[in-house]
Amino acid sequence: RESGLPPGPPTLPVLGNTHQIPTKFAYLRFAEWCKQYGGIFSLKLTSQTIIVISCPRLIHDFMDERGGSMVDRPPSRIAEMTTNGVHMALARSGPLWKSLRRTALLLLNREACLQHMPIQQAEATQLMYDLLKQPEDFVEHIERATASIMLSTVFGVRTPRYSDSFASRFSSVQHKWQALLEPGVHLPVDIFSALEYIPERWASWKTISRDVRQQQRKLYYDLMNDCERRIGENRRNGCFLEDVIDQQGMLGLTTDMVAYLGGVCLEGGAGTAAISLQKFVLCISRYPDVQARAQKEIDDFIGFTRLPSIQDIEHLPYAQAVIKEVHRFYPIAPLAVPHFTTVDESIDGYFIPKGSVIFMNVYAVYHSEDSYEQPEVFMPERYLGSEFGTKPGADTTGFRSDFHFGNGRRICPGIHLANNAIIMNIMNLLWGFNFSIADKGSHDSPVPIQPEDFTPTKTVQMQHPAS
Ligand code: HEM
Repeated sequence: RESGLPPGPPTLPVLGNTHQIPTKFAYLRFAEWCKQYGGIFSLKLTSQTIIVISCPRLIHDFMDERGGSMVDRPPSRIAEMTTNGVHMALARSGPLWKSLRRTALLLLNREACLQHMPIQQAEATQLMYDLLKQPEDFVEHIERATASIMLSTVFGVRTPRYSDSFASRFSSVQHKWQALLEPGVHLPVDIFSALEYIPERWASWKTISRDVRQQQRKLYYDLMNDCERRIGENRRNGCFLEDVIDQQGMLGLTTDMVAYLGGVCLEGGAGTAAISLQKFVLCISRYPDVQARAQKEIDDFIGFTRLPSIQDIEHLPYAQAVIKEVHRFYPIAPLAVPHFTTVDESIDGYFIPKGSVIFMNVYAVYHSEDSYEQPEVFMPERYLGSEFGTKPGADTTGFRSDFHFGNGRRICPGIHLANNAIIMNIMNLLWGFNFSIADKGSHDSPVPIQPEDFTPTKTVQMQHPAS
């Protein structure tokens, strides 16, 4: 490790810390190192410098305030080859990313997202119906609902059944795509560029990349062409891509960029919202007192004669606190998405060289004992007396309640759409169902929740109060 870098675990020659970084649940190891080395530490992956930050003050100073030098993504040869570099979430900074980002922000703002509420409401209602009919398949029902919300708001196509063509094609290619991007699974071509020249028979990532590329492009183009056809036939339904296509020339987007912008929104929104809802179910199944209190609040305010609507959430402080606590307890992207420095920087007396990969450890921020009372307990009440849920006297400099959406100029542009989907469905589920642990545990001795033990189909059952 070069002098001047933030501290970190001792390195080995050549390897650096490579051998110490687990390929699964790396955020847990990073959280341990954060306790040992502080809110900012460094790692070496051979010659690559990695900086991990889990102090909100430093996250704010470094990632939000110096947005320009922190806006890039690390180079990814695999992403480049698979998507032609037009995948907005993985794209390097530059004119192409700027055009995509401008478009996403323009068309996914708070007001624009409210226009999509009727479809969100319809999907949330179908989710309740599906759960009532087949509660044992709740994982799939939630995945269908969020995939359908994203497919209809982005491309204007509903998927009323899980096996529907677009939903199942998306699910199939998305699993392969995520596996392809998993760190440590394939040869580190971004660190040792010579590895790229290894013949395909010894480099399976090349075959998988070609396969994903072909399926992904076909899917996103089919969805875009479908939308264009509807526009041509005067059968608009107000989806996001119609607006993108209308403004394509003005926004300077190529056809590839339009198709992939839709696809990236689908990728960004479908899985993340589904996991949030599944984790909500897991949490309230294991904390029945929380469930009862949230249900009472909803019953008192909404009653039994109508369904919840998005506006109700303002009057439901405890439900709001439950949603914040689900994000805190189980952040979906515990290390967010890495950024990449474009110039030499310094912070808190440390030197951060140009070309460093920067991770924000959302998990460590949200589970810090310095900031939270009993961080390993699911306790929505913490948000009732404190904006960020932090304990009395905690230093809240730089704190936010939405670290799970990333930061700086790369912060998730789908925040409003995602929040609407999560709020709407959580209100409905609390209004309509009771959730409980199915196979083990009791109210007196709740099953301890580990971040890695999420096996919902086996542990949760649900029941409609009226049944
Ligand atoms: C609970 C739901 C969601 C979570 C937790 C989430 C989280 C994130 C995170 C952590 C990032 C990286 C931010 C950074 O680099 O600092 C991100 C980026 C992104 N998200 Fe989301 N997201 C969610 C839903 C959505 C939805 C609904 C959409 C689309 C409508 C979306 C579209 C995107 C896009 C396009 C990017 C790339 C932004 C860029 O690189 O400039 N996300 N999201």
